[in-house]
Amino acid sequence: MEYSSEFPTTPKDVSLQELRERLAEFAEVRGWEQYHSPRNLLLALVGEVGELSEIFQWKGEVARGLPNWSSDDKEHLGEELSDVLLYLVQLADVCGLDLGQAALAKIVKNGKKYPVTNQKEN
Ligand SMILES: Nc1ccn([C@H]2C[C@H](O)[C@@H](COP(=O)(O)OP(=O)(O)OP(=O)(O)O)O2)c(=O)n1
Repeated sequence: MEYSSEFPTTPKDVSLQELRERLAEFAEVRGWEQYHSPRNLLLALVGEVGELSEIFQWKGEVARGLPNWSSDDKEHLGEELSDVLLYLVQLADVCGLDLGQAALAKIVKNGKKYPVTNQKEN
């Protein structure tokens, strides 16, 4: 499948499948598959979670929607969140797991574990 390397000009839904395919192609054309073992991808993922945490470090509590953040700070946050997501998608892929199906199944399981009680205490 051919992909444009350009950022899409109009917002669109992005599927985990599309990310998985683009990442697999990205690694393949660079000969990086040999490095993308489950353990290496997990370590890369944890490293990116650390970089994501640094953005919030020492800021104190942050309001939802990040109303006081600059556009540069928000762009940086988007990049670090993306790094985490992209390594997570690759990790699931090399483990042979369908991450979307697993996540949906986990949401169903969570719903059974934490039934709605009409009390907003959780
Ligand atoms: N072997 C690799 C190396 C990188 N990437 C991709 C996944 C991440 O989205 C991004 C990570 O790139 P960097 O390691 O350069 O990390 P940063 O983008 O966070 O740069 P820096 O650490 O300089 O802030 O590139 C990848 O898929 N496989």
